[in-house]
Amino acid sequence: MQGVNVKSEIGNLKKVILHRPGDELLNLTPSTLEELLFDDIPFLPVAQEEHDAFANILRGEGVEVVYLEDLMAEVLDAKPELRQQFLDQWIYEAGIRTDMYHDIITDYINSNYAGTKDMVMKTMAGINLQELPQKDTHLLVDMVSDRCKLVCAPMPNLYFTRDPFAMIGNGVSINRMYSVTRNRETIYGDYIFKYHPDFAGTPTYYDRNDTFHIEGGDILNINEHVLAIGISQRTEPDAIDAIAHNVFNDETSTIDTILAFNIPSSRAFMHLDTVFTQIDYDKFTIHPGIMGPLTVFEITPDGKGGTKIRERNEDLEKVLSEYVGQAVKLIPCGGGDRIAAEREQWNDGSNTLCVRPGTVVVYQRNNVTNDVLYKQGINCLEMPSAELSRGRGGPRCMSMPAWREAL
Ligand SMILES: NC(=[NH2+])NCCC[C@H](N)C(=O)O
Repeated sequence: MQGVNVKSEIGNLKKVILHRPGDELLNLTPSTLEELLFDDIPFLPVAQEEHDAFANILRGEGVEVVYLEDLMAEVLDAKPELRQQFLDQWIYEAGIRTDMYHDIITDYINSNYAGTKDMVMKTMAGINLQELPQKDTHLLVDMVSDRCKLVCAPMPNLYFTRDPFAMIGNGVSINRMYSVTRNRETIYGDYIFKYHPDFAGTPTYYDRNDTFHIEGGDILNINEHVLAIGISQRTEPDAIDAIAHNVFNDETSTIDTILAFNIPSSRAFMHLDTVFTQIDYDKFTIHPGIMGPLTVFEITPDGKGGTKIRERNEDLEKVLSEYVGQAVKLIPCGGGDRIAAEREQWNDGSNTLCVRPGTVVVYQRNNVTNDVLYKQGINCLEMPSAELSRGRGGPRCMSMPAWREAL
């Protein structure tokens, strides 16, 4: 499979990119949780077991699972000249501006993490000041600084591979993230889409150096003609304008309509995929808080290289039915029970990963929502989720499909 092919949310899933959580989770501390976008500290060995169970469920369904860290290591193994360039960029983007620290960190990594994959994993995990050789520098900052501070911050959200880049049909958007903590995550995708033999040459619709924020959790492929993007806490309208322009002007793209859903800008609604996720030809799971009229902007090409925009104010059900091409059923998280809905929404009850129409991976802990899905005839593949859920993302957030078969 060369390149990417994702023209729906439900077509038979053939290939997916995951990241197995690693030592970056060990660098979460109570005082950094908020900044690192976690609500609690997962227990790493169990988080890894759960993640392996997720990968095995997908393999059992005939999906090829590839890991972000392996793709990145393959890039650097094939082109060793990129290793130092990557390290320099990573160190710079970690906020290191002095030559002295740049050199200390480079030496430390090169002598302790010579293997490419080890090095890649280390850049994800972060570096604590204590790990570095203690130099007698006579710099005041070294004498007074807190010995346990992180010199290079960890990237604990990397296991949410949905967000730093996102497939749009046969192309990709390399995103600029909303938060400081997530912005370095996109370096890996940038290298992979520039240099990995399986992905290089993929049309790119957004660049990590572009000005406005956009995250993959807001990008949903409805079908080969229609793309939905959330205007949210994480995604600015200007980024959607830019994507619309680039997608419409790419002759290889079949997308002729972009729907921008204006969703509340809050952490509970974080991304469009926390609000609704497609699970079958005619079924979506939804956040119960989104019922009622919603502002949706329909963006289409104006025929002169620009775009035209039509604003609509309608129920989600009506809008989705129209673009999906048949009556759709919205299944609220937690069924009708308010407390269950709130509890399970908190653990991403409506954030499922569709493997093929009507078959979805779900968190086992959302048993009320899962029962509702079973009653609707949906085949739920339940994965353990006690620890992974602490990062506030479900099976959709933890996966980036690279290939889906046509419906
Ligand atoms: N596509 C998603 N809903 N991703 C969830 C990401 C969760 C992550 N802790 C963040 O705040 O960024």
